[in-house]
Amino acid sequence: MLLRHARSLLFLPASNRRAIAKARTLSCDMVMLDLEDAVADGIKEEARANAVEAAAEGFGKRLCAVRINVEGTPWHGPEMVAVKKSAANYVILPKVESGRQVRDVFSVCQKPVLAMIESAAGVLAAASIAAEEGTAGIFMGTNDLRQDLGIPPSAGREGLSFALQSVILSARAARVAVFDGVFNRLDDEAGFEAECAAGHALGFDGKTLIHPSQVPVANQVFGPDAQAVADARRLIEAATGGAERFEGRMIEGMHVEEARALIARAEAVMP
Ligand SMILES: CC(C)(COP(=O)(O)OP(=O)(O)OC[C@H]1O[C@@H](n2cnc3c(N)ncnc32)[C@H](O)[C@@H]1OP(=O)(O)O)[C@@H](O)C(=O)NCCC(=O)NCCSC(=O)C[C@H](O)C(=O)O
Ligand SMILES: [Mg+2]
Repeated sequence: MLLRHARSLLFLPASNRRAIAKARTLSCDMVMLDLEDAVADGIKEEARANAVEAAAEGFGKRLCAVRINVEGTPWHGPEMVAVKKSAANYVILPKVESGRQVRDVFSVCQKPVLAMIESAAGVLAAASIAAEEGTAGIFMGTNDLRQDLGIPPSAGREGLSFALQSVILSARAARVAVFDGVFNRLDDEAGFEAECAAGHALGFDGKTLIHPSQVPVANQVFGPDAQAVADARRLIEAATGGAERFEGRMIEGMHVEEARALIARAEAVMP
């Protein structure tokens, strides 16, 4: 699967073997083995070994990524070496604030980097981070970003909207994939669905997740539904080139391109 087709990207602590086993039964598009904030300091080495073992065993057709700790921590160097040797498809670098950080990790890991933007400085540097040769995609780290911006935990996402849009703009200008942040309230299904829909409408390719129950909703919201695919097929069939009327609206060549991209996405995510 191409990265930009991924709808549901599930984080789990690499220290949690039950969650690793569970991920192999889920319809998520990417499994992300976390070595950073979800893993306590005392078990980082054990989690690293688990992540390497889990990546080697694989996750079927799901993509696999490992999130490492930031530079300046004792785990950063050994984790880069482990990820380089591992079967993971991507390395996730948290708290990125410069293109140089991506360059350093890419040169050691030799894996495409998914850069997390989690601070005001990261948002302001997003264009150069996204344009780095090693950057394959951008993730929003909305928990850390909210804290860095001084937005209270109880507030909605209004205060984040400029940052979200500006990071999407940076990612699109660099032609890399971009994914929305996690939703923490595990029992708020309606809130989660609304946040997925809002993220989709902003232009995110998919959503990062923290629990199995979030996977089907993300797949539904970010995956084209059967109606959209049928519309796209009819549009392609009807188009003859140039501006014309199609089912009461104007279409041109770009609408045909868009319809083809939607069908490609639908085919990529078909079970
Ligand atoms: C949030 C959790 C700690 C909740 O755990 P718990 O209440 O124990 O979950 P359940 O009992 O509901 O679990 C039911 C079964 O599902 C499995 N499970 C749970 N979570 C996952 C998962 N993420 N992936 C795969 N499987 C999962 C359990 O093992 C149970 O299975 P079984 O026993 O076989 O029935 C927990 O969900 C969790 O740890 N989530 C992930 C946390 C994480 O990875 N955090 C880091 C990423 S968040 C982030 O990046 C923030 C960002 O940096 C920012 O700044 O915004
Ligand atoms: Mg974070």
